[in-house]
Amino acid sequence: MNDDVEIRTITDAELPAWLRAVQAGFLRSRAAMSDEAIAHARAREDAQTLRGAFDRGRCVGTYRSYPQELTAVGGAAVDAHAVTAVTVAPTHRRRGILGRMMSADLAAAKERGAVVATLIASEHRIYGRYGFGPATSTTEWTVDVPRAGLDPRWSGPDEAGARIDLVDGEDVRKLGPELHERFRALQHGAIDRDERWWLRNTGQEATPEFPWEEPFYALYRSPSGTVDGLIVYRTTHNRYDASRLPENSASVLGTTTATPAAERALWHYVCSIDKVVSVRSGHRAPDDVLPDLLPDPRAARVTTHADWLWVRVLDVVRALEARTYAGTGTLVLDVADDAGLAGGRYRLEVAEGGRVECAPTGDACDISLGVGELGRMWLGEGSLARLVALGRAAERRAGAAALMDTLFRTSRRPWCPDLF
Ligand SMILES: CC(=O)SCCNC(=O)CCNC(=O)[C@H](O)C(C)(C)COP(=O)(O)OP(=O)(O)OC[C@H]1O[C@@H](n2cnc3c(N)ncnc32)[C@H](O)[C@@H]1OP(=O)(O)O
Repeated sequence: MNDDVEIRTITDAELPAWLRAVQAGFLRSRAAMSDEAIAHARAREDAQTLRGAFDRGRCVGTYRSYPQELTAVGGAAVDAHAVTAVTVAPTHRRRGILGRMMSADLAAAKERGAVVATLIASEHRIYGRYGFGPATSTTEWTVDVPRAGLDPRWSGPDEAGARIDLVDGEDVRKLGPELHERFRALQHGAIDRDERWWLRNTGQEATPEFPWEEPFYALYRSPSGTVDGLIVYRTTHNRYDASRLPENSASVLGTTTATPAAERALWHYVCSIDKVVSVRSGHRAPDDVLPDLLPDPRAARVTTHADWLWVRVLDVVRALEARTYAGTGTLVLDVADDAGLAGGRYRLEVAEGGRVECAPTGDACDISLGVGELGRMWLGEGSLARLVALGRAAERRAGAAALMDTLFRTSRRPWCPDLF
């Protein structure tokens, strides 16, 4: 039955069926894709990046992948392969269609020279089998503003001469990209944003089915006038009722900052808007400074904590040489990869001055682990000691697990602010 299903790049004429299949896969009505929404999508999608599974001409599976830049520990931009829009029709599930789409695509990504593949998983149990490991986490807080204890007389940034201004979407399209470039060079786990990202996230691609409500954009400028931060948020506006306390809330859609002063000031700003009694932080790094900026950190309650970006190492040598390490030492890693894309034994040597060399080796192994566990470790999020305790990695030389943790861990946690 599975053999009847053909997997291939879609044609331009198949785009409407492909888009409707994505909608259905994510439990949204197929009717949500009107002709207007399809015309919009046609202008922005490149059918060449879209794969479909077809059963007698019917689109029963979707898969999109494209080149992406991912910041490694230390700031280098790594050639990544982003995977998204993965669906199989409920009528065709558990027959191996995703497995076929995934293995063909990962092999092609490896062939074109991608270092890692990335995705954000809708469910935890899907992607481990393909060698992906959860490599960053996300946390969302809800701040009870009155309890937070911030000084209500706060009137702006603590850097003398810095300022915060409300701007519009056009300013954001002009100034945002450069700010994001500075931010992502500082944040391992961050990814690039193309022009389309800025258009979509400032309401330029809205359709009647996917309407846009203009948010607030607050821009932070340093004393010298450099744009160092941006916070985007929406507020609720409840009808005025003098007999009740205000109940308005703010929901942060995104924050991009290139300096700690901008980060502090923008959080302080959004938690100090009169009448706003609760602030949802949006998806943040688990070690975001937000709670500890508040006089009472318990006013920030964790409302979401989950895995976020998953990484699948395709080229162990380039992945390990692309990042920096917190120390010096030599490790021989035995990497298991059922798909045969990245498995083998590798010697990683980190020398004084940060010189890193990685190469295949026949030396005795120090640590054995699966390629998914390597993905979990690569951005600094994982703990080898924990993986050993879980039975997901093994230490073959005493002290090797502690050395790997010392080398791989980072002082700030990895974070990817974007959903793709
Ligand atoms: C990056 C992204 O786009 S995330 C979005 C993922 N898509 C969705 O969540 C949409 C709804 N779900 C779906 O469309 C489908 O269930 C998919 C795409 C997740 C899986 O497609 P299928 O063709 O059914 O997967 P396939 O048959 O190749 O399964 C391969 C293996 O994964 C397992 N598997 C697949 N999906 C799941 C799941 N959701 N939970 C647990 N196991 C799963 C299968 O049981 C199978 O295991 P086996 O090899 O041991 O038998």
